[in-house]
Formats: sequence, structure tokens, C-alpha cells
Amino acid sequence: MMWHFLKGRRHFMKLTISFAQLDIYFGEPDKNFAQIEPAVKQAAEEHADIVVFPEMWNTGYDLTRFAQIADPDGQRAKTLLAKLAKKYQLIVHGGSVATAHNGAYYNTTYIFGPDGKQLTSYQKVHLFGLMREDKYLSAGHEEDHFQIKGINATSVICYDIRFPEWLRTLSLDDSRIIFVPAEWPTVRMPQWRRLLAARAIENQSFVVAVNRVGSDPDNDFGGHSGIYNPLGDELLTLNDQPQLKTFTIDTNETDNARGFMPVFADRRPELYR
Ligand SMILES: O=C(O)CCC(=O)C(=O)O
Repeated sequence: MMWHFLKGRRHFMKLTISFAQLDIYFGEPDKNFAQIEPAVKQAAEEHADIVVFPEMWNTGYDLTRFAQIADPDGQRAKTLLAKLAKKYQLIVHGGSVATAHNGAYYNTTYIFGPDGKQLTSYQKVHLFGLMREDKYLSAGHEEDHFQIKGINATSVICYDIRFPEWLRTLSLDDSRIIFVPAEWPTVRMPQWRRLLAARAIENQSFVVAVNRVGSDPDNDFGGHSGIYNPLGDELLTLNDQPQLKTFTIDTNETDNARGFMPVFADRRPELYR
């Protein structure tokens, strides 16, 4: 127990996060790309270390037109995100974008550091059948791990939060923050908040979630982006309007939670399946 506490102490630091809760133009990448720089600029003005965007912000769920509008190998998104991270000197968590690769389509996250270098990428692992993702997209199958100012972090996408075993797997690498870009419909907002809180408590991690707002032809999206501490408390919750909000956390809270109650050390993986 003491070892966990001391190990955690190395991570003490404050982290300032901007939540870019956007509306998304359905199937209109040019308009969506134009929304990104103003948000990164505002985040930099608010002294953020990292700005986070929602899921599939380049196209929305215009799945039947992906042959025309998905980003080939994510090149357009990667070029813009790298440029803005360097220009404004912060980490840009690019939410996720619709990408095309070798004739298949993916829901892909890219994250860039202030030096303009890519920190990680991630392809959504659990495809969401209710919004027909499984018919149009291919699933990813790899973990993503990266560091923010020396803190281990990981990132998933939307529906992935319904799979605690996946977020636990990603958290085993001493991850302290789980990022969750999303397009989560208004009708299931209560579950959104409870699932995010539960993932924070069980993994003794911060959860940083950024949902879109507005509507597409099939759904209304509920916003309520926010941050949950390792006890599951909602430290910040946005409403259902487009906005950017900035919030500072003390990442030492994960050390306190893990030192007090060592659930990672108490796991019995030999019993689980
Ligand atoms: O799990 C849910 O209720 C919503 C998931 C979702 O909208 C998504 O993965 O895009």
C-alpha cells in the first residue's frame, strides 16, 4: 500500500483542461474543420495544457457518404491538429474523426503534443450497432497509452465506456486519466453521467468526457461534457449548448485514492473471465 502511495507521489501536478463542446455540421467536413482553430485558440488564451474535442467531429454520423467524406488516412485532421498544437503550444486531443484506410472506415482519435508530434492514435474498439456503426465501420483492436506532462493517460470513444473490462485493461498501465470523446444522444444522458462516474471510481482515475451538442437526422445530442475525479464526483459539468470551458485539476487526487484503497493490488485476475 505504501509503495503505491509513494509511486503515485511522483505524479503530483496540476493540469488545465479545455472542453470543446461543439455542434457538428452533418456530412460537411469543411465547415467542421473551420471550427477547430477558434477553439484551440480560446483554450490557449485560457492557459489550457490540453484541449479536447468530441467524437467524429469532421463528418458526424453521415455514414452512407463516408466514401466521399471520410478523411483518407486521417491526413487532413492530422495536419491541422499538429499545426495547431505547435502554433498554440498545447496538447490537442483531436476527439475522433472518420477516417478511410485500405478501403475500410474507422472512428479514429489523434492526439498531438506542443512540439507538433503525434502522441498516440486510437481506433474505436466497440462499434455502436444502434447508430449502425457496425455496418459501415471497422473496429480497432489496440490499446492506446500516452503521457501528459509525465502523467500516464489513455483514451477511448463513446460506447467503449459501456465495457468496464476494456477501460480496466487500459488503466492497468498506471493510467491516471481516461479521455472520452463522444456523440452521446440526449435520450440516454442519465446513463452517460453514471457510466462516466462508475469508470472513474472503479479505475481510481480522472475521467474527462467531451460530448457534442445539436442534432443530426436521427438523434439529438446532449452535451454535458465534464470531468469526474477518482471518487466519481462531477467536478465540472457543461450544459447542452455549444461552448468551451476550462478547468484545472490536481492529479495528485489519484494518488490519494489509490493509496487509501489499493484496488489495483487487490485484484484477483485468476478468477475473472
Ligand atoms: O452507448 C450509448 O448509449 C451511446 C453510444 C454512442 O452514441 C456512440 O458510441 O457513438
